[in-house]
Amino acid sequence: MSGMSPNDTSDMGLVVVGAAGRMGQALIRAIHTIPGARVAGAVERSGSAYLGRDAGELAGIGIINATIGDDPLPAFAKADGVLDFTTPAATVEFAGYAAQARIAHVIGTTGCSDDDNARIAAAARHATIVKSGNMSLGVNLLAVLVEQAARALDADDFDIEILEMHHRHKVDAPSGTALLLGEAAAAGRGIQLAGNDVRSRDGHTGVRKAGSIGFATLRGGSVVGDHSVILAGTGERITLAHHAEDRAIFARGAVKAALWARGKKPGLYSMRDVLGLG
Ligand SMILES: NC(=O)C1=CN([C@@H]2O[C@H](COP(=O)(O)OP(=O)(O)OC[C@H]3O[C@@H](n4cnc5c(N)ncnc54)[C@H](OP(=O)(O)O)[C@@H]3O)[C@@H](O)[C@H]2O)C=CC1
Ligand SMILES: O=C(O)C1=N[C@H](C(=O)O)C[C@H](O)C1
Repeated sequence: MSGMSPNDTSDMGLVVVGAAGRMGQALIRAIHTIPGARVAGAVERSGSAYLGRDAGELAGIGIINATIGDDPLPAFAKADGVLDFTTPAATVEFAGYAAQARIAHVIGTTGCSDDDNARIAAAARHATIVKSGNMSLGVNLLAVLVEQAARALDADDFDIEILEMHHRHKVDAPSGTALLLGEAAAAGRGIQLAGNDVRSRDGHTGVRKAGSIGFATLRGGSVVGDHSVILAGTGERITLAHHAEDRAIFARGAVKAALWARGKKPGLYSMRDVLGLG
């Protein structure tokens, strides 16, 4: 157990799971530069080619004496929180371990199924979990603006379409951010996203259903993350957009979320809670 308390003023010890990944390395760099946080462990999956490597050296900041291991349990037992940008299956497993260790769990992993999300919600009965499809300040502010715009513009007059582009390595679609923005648009319209979403179009689709929220996905190159929400009316179009240029924005947001979560009562929180965006 970490023995943390709301009054604990020592640096927060954070385990990075998936430490060799694109986000894992960005997280190691971010923790290194943010006061109040320290790397308490680095974990990769069994069989990873990175086991035994120093996580700081791999992330380009030199040796930090954090050897990448494949056993999360002893790492979690010595930590105050875990930063998790891995895969849905791994995240569900880590949620159980973090709940057992009673440490904060910051989840950036996208592509979780309804069943995965239910398991994560169950773990949040014992652990403080912050989960968001996008940890950046810019996207979470964009979500607030999208909700306002969707509320202000009538569904009979303005159609909402969400366009995203990511690098060629991304495995899930639509992106977690696109879905987060879709949820914001649906909230503004006073509807559920599920049942009103159109995830793809191909062939003879028929005319657009009024009030639906459409998604379009592009993949290619090294694009960190581009999202546009288009509100298309007759004779005019509003585009609200965010362009991520560096994964550091997500990593800084994740560390901020962990520091915020320290000492908070168990529950499932979002980045909007962390950022005070309502
Ligand atoms: N919410 C947000 O702000 C953001 C979310 N993301 C999301 O984060 C996730 C990761 O993205 P990215 O870093 O680009 O992906 P990567 O594939 O680069 O990194 C994921 C890492 O997790 C490792 N991993 C997989 N399974 C396990 C396991 N059981 N235990 C430990 N490590 C494991 C992978 O290892 P291996 O390759 O060997 O399988 C890999 O090193 C995605 O879901 C992405 O959408 C990304 C950016 C921002
Ligand atoms: O996989 C990525 O890279 C990203 N994933 C997140 C998403 O699915 O929205 C966040 C960001 O756009 C980068």
